[in-house]
Amino acid sequence: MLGRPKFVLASGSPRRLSLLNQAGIEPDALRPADVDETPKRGELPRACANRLARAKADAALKSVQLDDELRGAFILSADTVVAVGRRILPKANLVDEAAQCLRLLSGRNHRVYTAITLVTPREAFRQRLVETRVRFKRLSEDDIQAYIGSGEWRGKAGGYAVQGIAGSFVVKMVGSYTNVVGLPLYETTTLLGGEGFPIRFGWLNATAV
Ligand SMILES: Cc1cn([C@H]2C[C@H](O)[C@@H](COP(=O)(O)OP(=O)(O)OP(=O)(O)O)O2)c(=O)[nH]c1=O
Repeated sequence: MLGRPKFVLASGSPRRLSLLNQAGIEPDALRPADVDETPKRGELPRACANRLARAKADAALKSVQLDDELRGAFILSADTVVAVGRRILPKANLVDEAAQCLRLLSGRNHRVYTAITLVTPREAFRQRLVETRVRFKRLSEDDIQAYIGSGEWRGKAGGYAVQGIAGSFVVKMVGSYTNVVGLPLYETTTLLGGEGFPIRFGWLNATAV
């Protein structure tokens, strides 16, 4: 797109890319950051999400500064944390981790936090933290085992992906749905627009959705 500033998505998450595309933004480059995502001892969920989104943006900025084509780009990163009270659930990579998460989430309320960090062309850092409250139905051991078999939980914070089968576990959600999937679109487009990045939905060719 001629005339529009460059845009870098500091993420390797296909969900984040497709959410951005849904808002009419096509990144010029992807710069996934390899950061250690282990929470610090006693770290609270909001602080953890903020710290990790910032660390991903820092790493991406270093790589962009070395690239003549991308210098002065807007850079966006995000981190999603699922928590029950003060307890941060892991990003499930093992069956046991996912099963434990689901047992904990069964029949209860939890919170999903996504922190987004935007680096502007002048290298100012802007951060937003978005919270969504989610209540799951009670899950039987059979429900949990069937869900584990789907594999949809792999690599997802809290051991589930609301955009798939787990959508039917949700009794109630208060707040942004896209925040749970990994990128809150209202806050992201508002932040970008406020920093001068053109958000013009009219550019999109509407297709059946
Ligand atoms: C709760 C939930 C999380 N997720 C995903 C979003 C994120 O990809 C992932 C949380 O991990 P993150 O560490 O936030 O992101 P990531 O490592 O996948 O990608 P990157 O750091 O490169 O941006 O969980 C869903 O897709 N659906 C959900 O319902």
